[in-house]
Amino acid sequence: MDQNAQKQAAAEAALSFIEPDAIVGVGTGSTANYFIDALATRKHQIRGAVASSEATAERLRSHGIEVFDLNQVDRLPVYVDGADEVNKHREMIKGGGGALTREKIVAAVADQFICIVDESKCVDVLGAFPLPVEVIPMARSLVARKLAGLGGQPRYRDGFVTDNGNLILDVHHIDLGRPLKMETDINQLVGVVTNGLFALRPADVVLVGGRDGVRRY
Ligand SMILES: O=C(CO)[C@H](O)[C@H](O)COP(=O)(O)O
Repeated sequence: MDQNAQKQAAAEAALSFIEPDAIVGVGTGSTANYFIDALATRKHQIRGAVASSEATAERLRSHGIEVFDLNQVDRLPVYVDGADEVNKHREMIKGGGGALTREKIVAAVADQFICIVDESKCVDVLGAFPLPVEVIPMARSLVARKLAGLGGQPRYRDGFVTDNGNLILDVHHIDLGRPLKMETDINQLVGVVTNGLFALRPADVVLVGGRDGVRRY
């Protein structure tokens, strides 16, 4: 199986977590897109979805799946999303697509976070992938200096604006040996909306598409 087939296999495996009549939390990115396409085959068995980005909302609607505002929803049994990196503790780096804040919000509501990835996303230590940090525009330079103070090399994602109207700094070479502490430390910087570390709220299940099929941990 090539990488796309691995993503698709992991995405399709996530269907087994979807309860009848549920509202489903849906992530963002190419793996999440495979999940949306798979979910569309079950659209008459679910009530609808909550989207973690405008792009995801649009794709869901194009399949005829109703998209709910998160504030209308009191229970979200499952959130399904990809990741840029995931370790054996099911901690992740997310936000390669820039949707990290809404992803973190939807994940916080969900009872279960199902992470769907291809084999290339599985790492021993997080941090080879630059860590995305969503920043209020006027705080860009301030936050960049503070991130350098934490040992990282922030790079402005030029020309990219998040769905929330903010900017992204991609932080290279930052030590993520203690992901929980770094997630907390970065989130405490004034001007940061959130960062792409998911250690405070790791995935509950990781489905990995590999050459020999899908494994779960
Ligand atoms: O966090 C994300 C978007 O903000 C994605 O889940 C992450 O970037 C993985 O994307 P893909 O499935 O395309 O590899």
